[in-house]
Amino acid sequence: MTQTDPRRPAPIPLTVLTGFLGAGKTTLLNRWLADPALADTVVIVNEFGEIGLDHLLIETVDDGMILLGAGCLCCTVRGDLINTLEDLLRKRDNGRIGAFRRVVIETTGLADPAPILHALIYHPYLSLRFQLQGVVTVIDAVNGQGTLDAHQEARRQAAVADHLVLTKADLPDAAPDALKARLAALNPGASIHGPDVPAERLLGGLFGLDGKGEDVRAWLGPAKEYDHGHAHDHHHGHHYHDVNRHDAAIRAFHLTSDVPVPRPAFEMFLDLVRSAHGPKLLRLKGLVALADDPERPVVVHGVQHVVHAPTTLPAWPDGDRRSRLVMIVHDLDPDFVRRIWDAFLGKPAIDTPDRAALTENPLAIPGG
Ligand SMILES: Nc1nc2c(ncn2[C@@H]2O[C@H](COP(=O)(O)OP(=O)(O)OP(=O)(O)O)[C@@H](O)[C@H]2O)c(=O)[nH]1
Repeated sequence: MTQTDPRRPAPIPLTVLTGFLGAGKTTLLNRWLADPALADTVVIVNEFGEIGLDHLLIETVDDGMILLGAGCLCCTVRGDLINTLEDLLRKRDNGRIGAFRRVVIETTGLADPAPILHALIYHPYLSLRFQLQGVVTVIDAVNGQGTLDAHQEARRQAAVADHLVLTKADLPDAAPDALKARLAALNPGASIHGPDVPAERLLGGLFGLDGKGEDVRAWLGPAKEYDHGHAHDHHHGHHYHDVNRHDAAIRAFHLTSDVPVPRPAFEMFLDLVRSAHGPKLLRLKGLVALADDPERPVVVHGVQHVVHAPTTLPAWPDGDRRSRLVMIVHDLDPDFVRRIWDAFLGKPAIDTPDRAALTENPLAIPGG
């Protein structure tokens, strides 16, 4: 791709970290950031949702981190991400930031990776300055099969990977063996690892199409032009529009509370949405003040029907002490979830069942 030219700086290694919502990308990234092999790395995190929480949950928040605004990578690749990468190079070249050695882009879980990879391969300037080393795709051994069935973005993320990292095999519902067989068929060229794989085994190399399926060649071939995130295939006049855009049924919203939340109410709320609406609850992330320990917020993660064991932070990460829950749902009305939240918090609203009615007969919940 790039000829060595003594007047031109060596290309900067870049890794794309992808994987469906909640698969474990940030967890892997946090582990990488503690590894000396990752020193001087700029991490670009793309969040989907009205308000982000990832920047509060990634441990090394400093100048090395750039957070794109809400909106997703595949839709903003011509805007945000390209600008961000160009801006990064400008700042580096004029010495406003240190000479970082590597860039890692964590895509949103909903991103089709093709547009960003396409830009990194074909953009006239970025392809000179960055060297796409590889795509690391994280797949969750509990939800992986269902997610591959239901979401084309997830299949594409797996198909373009150089490395597949299988997480959550430690959980009781995990089915890693069948998943591995499916992944090997979907992408015979990728190596499959566990979550504790050392960073240096995943980084390095050079992105290529060898061993990947024919459709990956078609997605990433040069005859595509991405315009506002939507690819148009000039050979066939076929518009990617529909497949490349997020399903309109996917919505992100947030719930907040200014007052600490009683622990039992919070637990019942989580249990109710999880058990009644699991597959529709693509992602839940929360930073919550519980009434019995409001100085130490809990971080809670939900991924479909799995609610992970919450962790307690020693203190609030910043001055904002509101409890915040970010949710990404599929085919579920945010107002319906908001009404349940309000009911559990004891905020009465017209036409809303009270908490007792909800918990005593959860099957009677309307809507959803
Ligand atoms: N038991 C278990 N939990 C895991 C593992 N990997 C990740 N998790 C948990 O899964 C939840 C989601 O992990 P994240 O790393 O935030 O997932 P993500 O892919 O960054 O999520 P999004 O950015 O929302 O798409 C967290 O509660 C993690 O602690 C694993 O290997 N085992």
